[in-house]
Amino acid sequence: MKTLVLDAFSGISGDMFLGAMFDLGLSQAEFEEQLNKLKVKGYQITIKRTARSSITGTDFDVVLDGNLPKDHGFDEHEQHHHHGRNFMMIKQLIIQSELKTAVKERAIKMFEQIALAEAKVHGKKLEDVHFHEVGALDSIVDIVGAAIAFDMLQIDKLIVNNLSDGVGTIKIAHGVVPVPVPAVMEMQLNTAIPIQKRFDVHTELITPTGMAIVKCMASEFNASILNSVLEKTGYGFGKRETGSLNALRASLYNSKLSQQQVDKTNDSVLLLETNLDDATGQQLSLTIKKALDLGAKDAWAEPIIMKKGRPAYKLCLLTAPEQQDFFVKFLFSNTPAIGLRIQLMHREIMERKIEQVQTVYGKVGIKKLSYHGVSKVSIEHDDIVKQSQKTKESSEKIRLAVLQEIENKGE
Ligand SMILES: O=C([S-])c1cc(C(=O)S)c[n+]([C@@H]2O[C@H](COP(=O)(O)O)[C@@H](O)[C@H]2O)c1
Ligand code: NI
Repeated sequence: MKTLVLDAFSGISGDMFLGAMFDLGLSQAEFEEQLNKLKVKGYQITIKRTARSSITGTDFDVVLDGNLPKDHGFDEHEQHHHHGRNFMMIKQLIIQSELKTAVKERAIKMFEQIALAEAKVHGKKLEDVHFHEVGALDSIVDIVGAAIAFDMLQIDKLIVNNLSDGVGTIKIAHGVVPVPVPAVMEMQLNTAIPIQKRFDVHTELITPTGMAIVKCMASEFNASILNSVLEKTGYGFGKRETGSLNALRASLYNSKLSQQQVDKTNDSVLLLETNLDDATGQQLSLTIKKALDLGAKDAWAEPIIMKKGRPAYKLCLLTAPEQQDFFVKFLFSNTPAIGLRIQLMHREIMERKIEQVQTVYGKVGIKKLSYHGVSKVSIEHDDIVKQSQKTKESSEKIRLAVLQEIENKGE
């Protein structure tokens, strides 16, 4: 399971988010290939690695053809802007594109949040909120781009820490508005999104686009992450002069990696169990696969006889203790369960080191296992199947070749 942690000590905007995603290693060519599926023209994106306060990070910008000004995202005076696109038009544009369904859904959700907030602030109906042609292009790239980046980096969960905004007022196209700007305040309403104030910063740090990214994608705030390996970290720079480092830090954690290399012989795990007499076999097998993909340490089903003599299944997940909230919600939303049991358990485990063995049939992964003087090797069966399909050799022949290689190395 991949978790993205945003340290928003200097707020968040669409540009900062995308800058941070490119700093994490997102490919510009693949990103543009996805973005082009929208079939929107009139802009170019610039991605520049640069340093601020001696920290290297990425500046992301949308440069509009003809260099038109783009300080204004939305326009409630649509009569002045005959090219303005309203929310429904942008939604249609996204729906008609060949983007992935998950990308479309996320992008539409973010646009909807901004449009709803703008409608409320300006006392308009949703369909009357027009995104100015110029600002709309910028917003489309930032918002659809954020959804594309989320998908390309295969992020399963977003945690936002230290979400901060400045204080005072700023001048925007409407005139002078207070910070947080009205659309951001509106999006915060009836949520538990914690925004802390930076009294040292007298300008806007959270833009409506930044807030929409947080509101639509984040599932936890001010949370620590354990039992995961920090794979990458990056910085996306903001445009405003704040008097201190104006950057969004993004850190990408992988919980699957932490399961591969194990350098301890015991740990604590949670056993989550629920008895199900109304789940189909298809539902159970999909839930087990999904749970494992999302980073559960193990997942299985046991046949049981429930009350009233009903044949049923006990669905069991083994997870890290800090994954409790995530997997409780996962079980409630993916099965008919209305209750479940949780036990904290002690576990004895073999230390494991992952290695690759080169055979004449290709590379095969092995796990070198040890536990207080006991040691053994386990061969990755999936790798054997892969090489067997590639080379058309029997899996047994490949397995023997791996064992031979291990013996030749004297391990
Ligand atoms: O143009 C409009 S209607 C507008 C409204 C608001 C409100 O909060 S209401 C704020 N802004 C400002 O525009 C820029 C661009 O924001 P993005 O989210 O598109 O990056 C930003 O300074 C907003 O505070 C515009
Ligand atoms: Ni507005």
